[in-house]
Amino acid sequence: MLIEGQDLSVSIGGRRVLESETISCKPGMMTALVGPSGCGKTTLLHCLGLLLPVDQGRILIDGDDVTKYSTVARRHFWRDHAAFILQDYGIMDDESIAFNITMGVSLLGKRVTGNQARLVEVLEQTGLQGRENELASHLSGGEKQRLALARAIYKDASILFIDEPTASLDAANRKKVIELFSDFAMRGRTVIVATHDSEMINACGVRHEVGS
Ligand SMILES: Nc1ncnc2c1ncn2[C@@H]1O[C@H](COP(=O)(O)OP(=O)(O)OP(=O)(O)O)[C@@H](O)[C@H]1O
Repeated sequence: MLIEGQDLSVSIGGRRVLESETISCKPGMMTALVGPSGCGKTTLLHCLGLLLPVDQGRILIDGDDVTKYSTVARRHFWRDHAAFILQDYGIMDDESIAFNITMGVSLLGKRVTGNQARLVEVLEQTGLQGRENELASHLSGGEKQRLALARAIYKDASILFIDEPTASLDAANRKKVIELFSDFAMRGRTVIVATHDSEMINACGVRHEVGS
């Protein structure tokens, strides 16, 4: 899916935190949102993911204006098309790895065919095979990152929104998650990633300076 932001402005608590931001994120590509701390990367990511309303400007998905989507329409977008890997990964520590991978789909009511076979495939892709019955609290930071990606792949999301995916990962895990995101994009998905990490930025086809 092509996702575009045109002249987006956002104020929080009476302060302008995003000003006339225009961006185009194409399917099959990873787009990096870059810039100094506080420039508005997370804010822009949240606006494009319809998590945060904009004060001015338009958001288009495949050419359709979704800026004024109703709550129901936004929920359908999240359920059917989007996956989010935000800073806390949204993982339920007291549940199993398998539950964490499949829960978004179950809770949001999206049907996925061949569930068990699909789960096995996703576990293998993300290096979590054989661990599906372990509690998520047993996982390291890098493994949780892969678990969050496993959930997005399992869901078969068209657009992946990612915030600071490689912060606090060691070199090996960083390389692994960057490969997984690249692979996800190469299968025609739209990947948008807010990041400071130069390795992550280099792996992205498009680099968008926020606030410049
Ligand atoms: N809920 C909020 N309440 C008040 N100010 C906020 C809120 N969310 C964001 N801001 C402000 O908006 C500005 C942009 O924040 P944002 O998190 O988008 O920046 P960022 O570029 O992602 O930063 P970093 O690289 O440090 O994560 C910052 O000045 C921040 O303080």
